[in-house]
Amino acid sequence: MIIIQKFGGTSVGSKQRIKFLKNIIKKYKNLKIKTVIILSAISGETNKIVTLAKYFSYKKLKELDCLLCVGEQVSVSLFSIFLNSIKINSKPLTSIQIGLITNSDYSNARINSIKNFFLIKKILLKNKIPILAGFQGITKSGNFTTLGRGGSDTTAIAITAYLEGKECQIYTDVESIFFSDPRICKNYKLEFISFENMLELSSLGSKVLYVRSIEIARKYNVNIRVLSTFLKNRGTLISKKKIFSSSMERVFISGITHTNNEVRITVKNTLNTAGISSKIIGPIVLNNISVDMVIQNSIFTSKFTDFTFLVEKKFYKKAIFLIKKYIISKLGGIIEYEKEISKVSVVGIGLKTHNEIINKILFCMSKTKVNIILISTSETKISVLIKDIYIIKAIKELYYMFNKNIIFRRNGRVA
Ligand SMILES: Nc1ncnc2c1ncn2[C@@H]1O[C@H](COP(=O)(O)OP(=O)(O)O)[C@@H](O)[C@H]1O
Ligand SMILES: N[C@@H](CC(=O)OP(=O)(O)O)C(=O)O
Repeated sequence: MIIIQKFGGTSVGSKQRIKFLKNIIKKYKNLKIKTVIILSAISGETNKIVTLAKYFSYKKLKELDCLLCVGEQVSVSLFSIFLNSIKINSKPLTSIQIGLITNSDYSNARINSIKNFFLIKKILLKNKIPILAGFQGITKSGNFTTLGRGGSDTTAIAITAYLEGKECQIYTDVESIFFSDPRICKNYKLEFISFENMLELSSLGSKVLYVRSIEIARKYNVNIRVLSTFLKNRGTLISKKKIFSSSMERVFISGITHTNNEVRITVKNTLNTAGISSKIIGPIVLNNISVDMVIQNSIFTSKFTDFTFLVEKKFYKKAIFLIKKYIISKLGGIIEYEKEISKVSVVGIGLKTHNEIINKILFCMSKTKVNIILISTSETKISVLIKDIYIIKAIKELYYMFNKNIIFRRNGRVA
């Protein structure tokens, strides 16, 4: 049996923390379970490197990736030196050695294959612990790439899929996945969450797991366990396991999450020609900018229309430039945008068919006198866009509302 263990930046954040990891390593060694370790860079290091590169005005993401890979190389080498010093045989490995081939979408590269994964098996056969650098890859032609911020989770899950590991353990600074961001309110630990609901939670803001890693886990059916490096507990299992409640058709709410890294853009009074939405959104997505909460609002007696959507803050200037170039200059209209916004989402199953959920969300917003800017609904999530300043109030109110109704008990078990 092989277990893959990923330690995030917070777990290797200091000399003391690195030393602390030996307890986990020894526990599995004593149980005669083979482990493969994936490490992130020491917390804060990747940010420091980015700041340095910005200082020297880097121009190409290719140059930046070559530099960013250093962070993980430091942590795997240091950790291996430490383990060897306490007589635990280990070997540090980079993406070049394991042949983790990606496409050449620098800074957000996608994994194509792990050509030399047999090397990891060979090291395991020699009773050594392979310690792999997360986050980094190489292109076919040998250039360094990175998998996007938080990408070590992706490395860990891809490696688990290749090695057919029993589970991928993601060690972090919280005990488990919580019903809502533990920094905002003290709340429930989840014992289990499905891939689908975890995907929604992560893509709607819960930083704890990187979205792309869950996509791979779902595709290759890799069980993930999120748990604390520093406390003994079972954490949260993320898998496709079915769970049953006492009432089979009862609505299932798995969490509340939020983001504040988006900008709302509205194109007002532009000519409502056939295919206007594709004309607005097309150039934006072709420039690799993702959009969310896309809403077109037209009055059928008018020849003009309003169009609203969200983009990530780092892309909003580019999006506005594209709209001016392709829409405003040709079809008229004006652009409005708003940066001080947050999106809060309730994630679960059956949210659209259980009308009471949207009603409760709207009630919470009106109770706290929070004005809603936009709402979007689906079977697995209901998101509301509100002003930044109301976010904590809104999350707390929603948490207290669903706290009474969710089907998790205090220990996280299904009622
Ligand atoms: N629903 C949630 N459950 C658990 N943690 C969450 C949740 N939402 C946000 N977080 C945050 O995610 C953080 C862990 O992710 P991250 O900082 O990427 O860890 P690491 O450095 O170990 O990779 C936690 O400290 C926690 O504050
Ligand atoms: N070091 C990278 C990759 C990573 O996954 O980090 P962490 O596991 O600390 O989120 C980053 O900071 O983005």
